[in-house]
Amino acid sequence: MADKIKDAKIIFVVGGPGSGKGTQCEKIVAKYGYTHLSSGDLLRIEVASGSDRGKQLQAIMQKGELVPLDTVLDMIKDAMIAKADVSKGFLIDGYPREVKQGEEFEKKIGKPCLLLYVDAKAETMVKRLMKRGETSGRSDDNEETIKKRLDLYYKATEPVISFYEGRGIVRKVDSELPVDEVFSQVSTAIDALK
Ligand SMILES: Nc1ncnc2c1ncn2[C@@H]1O[C@H](COP(=O)(O)OP(=O)(O)O)[C@@H](O)[C@H]1O
Ligand SMILES: Nc1ncnc2c1ncn2[C@H]1C[C@H](O)[C@@H](COP(=O)(O)OP(=O)(O)O)O1
Ligand SMILES: [Mg+2]
Repeated sequence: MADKIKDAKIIFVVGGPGSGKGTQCEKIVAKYGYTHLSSGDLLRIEVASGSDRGKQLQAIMQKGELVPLDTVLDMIKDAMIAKADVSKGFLIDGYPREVKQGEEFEKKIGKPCLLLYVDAKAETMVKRLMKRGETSGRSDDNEETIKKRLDLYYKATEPVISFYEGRGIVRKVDSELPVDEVFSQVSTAIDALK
């Protein structure tokens, strides 16, 4: 089963909370037809199911912490397998959030050909998340949790970017710009893939 996805095009989409990962992924789906898998969305589906596991996940996410690696990796892998026959490529949004997650992904699934680094200032991310929180219904879009998510991003996730820079696959886009201008930078990075 996993064989089928080994040769698939895999793009990691990494950036701070509220940087605009989901926004850009939607546009990539529309233009390139890739399959968008957001680890956060997969987790929120489990939470919404009301299962015991969902309740445990909800408690972790509400605190702005990372859920256990195996849980999120299994969810992504299952979702990839389900789409393996029809997918032109996978956008893995919100994963890896720490270097270990990247290493485990490569062991169990495959190697990314590109890491899209969606970059915005902390101040911008906070402002966007507070605004998103007015309508998102997300229990982690509040001031206290946002601060924890940002701290964790700088501590655990930024090292992921340096790790893949060493491999030469990081393309940074300036997400301070308007959505369409960010997307034009995103398109340049994707068009450069073979
Ligand atoms: N380039 C941008 N300029 C202005 N607002 C943006 C931009 N990108 C995203 N946003 C807004 O910021 C918020 C967070 O974006 P989202 O894509 O959900 O980020 P993430 O998935 O990285 O948390 C959303 O409300 C979105 O509409
Ligand atoms: N790869 C991952 N590993 C561990 N926890 C994760 C995870 N992806 C998401 N989560 C959990 C912790 C995050 O604070 C929460 C929301 O994630 P998200 O939807 O990707 O947020 P955002 O798009 O605002 O950056 O879900
Ligand atoms: Mg998102």
